Amino acid sequence: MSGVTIRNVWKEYAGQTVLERLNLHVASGEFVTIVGASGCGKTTFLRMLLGQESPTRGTILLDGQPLPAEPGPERGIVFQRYSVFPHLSALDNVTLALELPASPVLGRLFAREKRIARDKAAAMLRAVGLEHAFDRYPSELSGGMQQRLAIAQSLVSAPKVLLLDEPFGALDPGIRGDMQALIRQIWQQTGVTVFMITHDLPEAFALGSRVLVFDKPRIDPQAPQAYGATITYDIPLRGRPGQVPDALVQRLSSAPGAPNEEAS
Ligand SMILES: Nc1ncnc2c1ncn2[C@@H]1O[C@H](COP(=O)(O)OP(=O)(O)OP(=O)(O)O)[C@@H](O)[C@H]1O
Repeated sequence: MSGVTIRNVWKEYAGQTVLERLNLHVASGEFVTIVGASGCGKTTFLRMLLGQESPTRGTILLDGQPLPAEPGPERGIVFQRYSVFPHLSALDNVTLALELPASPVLGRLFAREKRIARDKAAAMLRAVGLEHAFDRYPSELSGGMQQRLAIAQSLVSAPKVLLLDEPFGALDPGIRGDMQALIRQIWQQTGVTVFMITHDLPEAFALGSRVLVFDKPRIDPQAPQAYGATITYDIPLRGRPGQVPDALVQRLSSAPGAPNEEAS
């Protein structure tokens, strides 16, 4: 079955259940946004999809096959900050994303392959609007440009799955709007399956084709670490930007570390 399948996945760290009983199928090409209170395990979920963490129990399948245990070119990730290498130019950052999987030991390719990789990287930088910044270092780029670079780096290997951990959380509202438009355009053009964490509920409902809410259905005040979060709402939006349900705003704003309910 094409897409990502999650079967009875649990994640525990030394005495703490972070996630429990996750069951989900995400078809190839969906845009899943993920919201939930701070600390409820959203990043842990993404790290399991990336292969940086493995489930304590349960199975994750990609296109019907067990997910490779290590991160690989079929999955790209963008974090809120610091996804790119500060000592490399924009072009070298994106080229390296092609070189590493192709030559994991040397981390570099020989002349012809290198030229092809640089051409691909340049095309990717143009696609994200960084055609004038090939030779600039990340410290010479604005926050929005750095995130464009991180997106180019994560997409250049044409991943099946793009994982976004609050990629626009540190950006000003105007820039954030531009980046939302960019990611939507990339999703529509490439058909990549997207999982995106956001603390901004309107952003989740504007961008997602499906919104997942992570929450703890069980809480034991005597043993707060005993139970984990799970998917408590799974809301399909069928391509139409959705209104944020009032009940969801109320539920999440009463949880500690509640996501932002203001429009961005
Ligand atoms: N490597 C780890 N070892 C032990 N505990 C961890 C580890 N990684 C995460 N945790 C714990 O798992 C819980 C969930 O963390 P996670 O970062 O996934 O939450 P989150 O929902 O992404 O939070 P936020 O919205 O604030 O980014 C936290 O209590 C955290 O301390």
